[in-house]
Amino acid sequence: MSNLNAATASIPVAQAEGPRPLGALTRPVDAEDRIAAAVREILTALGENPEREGLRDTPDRVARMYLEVLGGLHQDPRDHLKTQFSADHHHGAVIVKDILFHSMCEHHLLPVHGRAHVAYLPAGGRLTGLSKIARLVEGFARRPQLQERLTDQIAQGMEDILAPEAILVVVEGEHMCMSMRGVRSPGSTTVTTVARGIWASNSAARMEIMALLKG
Ligand SMILES: Nc1nc2c(ncn2[C@@H]2O[C@H](COP(=O)(O)OP(=O)(O)OP(=O)(O)O)[C@@H](O)[C@H]2O)c(=O)[nH]1
Ligand SMILES: [Zn+2]
Repeated sequence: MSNLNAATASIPVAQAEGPRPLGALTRPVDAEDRIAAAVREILTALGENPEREGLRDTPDRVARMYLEVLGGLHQDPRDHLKTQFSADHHHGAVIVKDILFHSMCEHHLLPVHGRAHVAYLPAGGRLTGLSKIARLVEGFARRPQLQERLTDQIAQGMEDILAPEAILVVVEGEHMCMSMRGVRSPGSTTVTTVARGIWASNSAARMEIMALLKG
């Protein structure tokens, strides 16, 4: 992953278009069977024989794989932030850096992987568990995603449940749809940022937090 030098140029990020559900979708009871049937059809359309030994279990395996890597669809990741503590003595920022994530590009259903960095300024000493922020990132990543929407949903989730005074989210992602197909540009990294609260309006304060993220 590259450093964050590109991040400061893109604040604030444009809102991604389209519906942006934050909560859980209902998973159909026959989801696994339906995905497996669709995978069998893809193999057949490619001219493969889905009954040959090496492919016989592939549709079921792929179905389980999709339900795992897209499992964030069926949870509300904000629930993790409901584990809260108060710390009246802490008036500074909390920064969780280098949260590794795996996501799926919604245009090609190919992996996106990278790191998220989340900073917030607690309001009234209201904190959440550090691991809960990583779980929030994971829950929103494991969906068919746009990187811009992922960045925005992480910030919105923090705002909805913790209502901090400020939030800064930086996401660095490498998109397999740019590496292994299409433009074939391996190693390029996309950086997206969202700033909320006083870190959106006060650029000096934002730069201070951004410097800590880079450090
Ligand atoms: N903004 C944004 N674009 C993305 C993301 N993931 C994939 N894309 C882009 O979505 C675009 C889809 O473009 P299309 O022209 O519809 O699809 P395509 O013919 O497969 O495009 P190429 O990738 O250029 O071959 C591509 O430019 C992708 O790089 C993302 O998270 N955010
Ligand atoms: Zn893609």
